[in-house]
Amino acid sequence: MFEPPFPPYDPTDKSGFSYDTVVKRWPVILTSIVDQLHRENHDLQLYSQHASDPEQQKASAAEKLEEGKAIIEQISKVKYQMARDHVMEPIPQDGEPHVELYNSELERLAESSRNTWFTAPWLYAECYLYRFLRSMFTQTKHWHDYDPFGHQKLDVFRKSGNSIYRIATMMHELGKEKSMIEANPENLKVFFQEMIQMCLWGNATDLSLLTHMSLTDIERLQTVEKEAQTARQAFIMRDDQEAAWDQLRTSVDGRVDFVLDNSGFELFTDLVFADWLVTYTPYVAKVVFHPKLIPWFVSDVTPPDFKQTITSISDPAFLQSTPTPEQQDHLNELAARLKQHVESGVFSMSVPLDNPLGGGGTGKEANFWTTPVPYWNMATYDNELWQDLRKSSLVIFKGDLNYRKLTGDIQWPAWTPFTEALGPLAGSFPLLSLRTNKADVAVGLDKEKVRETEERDAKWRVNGKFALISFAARS
Ligand SMILES: O=P(O)(O)OC[C@H]1O[C@](O)(CO)[C@@H](O)[C@@H]1O
Repeated sequence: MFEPPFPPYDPTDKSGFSYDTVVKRWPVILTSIVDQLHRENHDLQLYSQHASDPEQQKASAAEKLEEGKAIIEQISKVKYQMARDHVMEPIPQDGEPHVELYNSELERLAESSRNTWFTAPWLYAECYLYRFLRSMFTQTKHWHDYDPFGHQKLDVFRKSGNSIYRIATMMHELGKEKSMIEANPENLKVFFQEMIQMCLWGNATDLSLLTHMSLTDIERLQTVEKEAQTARQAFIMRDDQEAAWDQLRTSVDGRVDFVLDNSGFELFTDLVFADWLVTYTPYVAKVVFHPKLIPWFVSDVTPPDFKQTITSISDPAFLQSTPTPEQQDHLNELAARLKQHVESGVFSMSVPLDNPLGGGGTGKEANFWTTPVPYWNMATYDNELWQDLRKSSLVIFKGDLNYRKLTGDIQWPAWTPFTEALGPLAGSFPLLSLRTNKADVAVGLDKEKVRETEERDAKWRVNGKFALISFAARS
């Protein structure tokens, strides 16, 4: 196992972002699940009392209601224990993966008295939290397939209409220039960089950070116009787009992998980028998307989300905005193309499209992503996945959590080379990480640039306004 030379971030440092998370953000996230469950329970209560419905269904609703109440109690207990820095309990044997892995790490942390909410490494504790939540649902009869963040994900996606229509129109306009774009690799490179920008800033719409967003907030974050993008260039701390492009150009009919992050708008931008890669470049013939099998960090893509995204954009009534007839045509055109890519297998997921939450005994290809394991140990923990990714022409890691796992969420000096922070994963496959900064860890930067940025905005590591585009080649 790789041992980094510095410790991981944890909330014992009260000035760090992880302390803030445990104190403020996790309680908000837990409360939002409880509120959602109360709403569901209210409906179940009404239903179970409705005289004209079949007795058997009413009994089932009453049973579900009781289970719902029990989950609320368990979540409230976690919230209570978290606030008081209690020991984190072992995850029960719930029949889903990684129980041993999480629990043995808890035991190891106990040896150094770091098995409480405020002392455990932040990366471990946060992964544990979502796995522990999953365990509460998976052990029930009626809530097994329930995603407690499902409503939130859909709601924010619905509000992303204006940006989605703009991107659809952009893709339509691009279609008119297809032969001109294809004629010159320099043109392709420019568009590759544009796509990266769109995909990068799509990562700003993250529900685990922005739990209560207005329509205006969402639209501001999702702006795709040239001007907004140019303004954001100044906030890119490291920019390896050229190197990624040079790498991609060495493949013919290759495969690109997206290790996905958030559902909704961000996933839409990933799909658009993937569509561009297979439609416009000779380098990519296939794209594989890697989802999570359980509800994860609020808004991460699960297989049901992936399916739902494709169907939602094909449904003119879904998005909360009023497009012009042309805009609707452009989106229909794009949605049909994405659907076609999925049907023909040009786009696929690493697990079957209708994989249920939790995997239902299948989907082992996605299991690794919901462990707390830093990616430098991928070859040891999931050799099959590692071998599979080695076949890829480019693996794109989306978002902040993937970046934290790539670098182990370690307190590296920010000028540590990216490849050094990747540990033994470096060189395994060509890897591009696109991340808007929402956690303290940052590497691969120039010392002077770090000093300047620190002066410009002391919160550059965590406020989501800055971004890192980092590339590591295959060795
Ligand atoms: O969706 P992303 O970009 O992976 O971000 C996940 C977020 O959750 C966190 O892990 C904190 O809860 C942050 O690192 C980040 O803000």
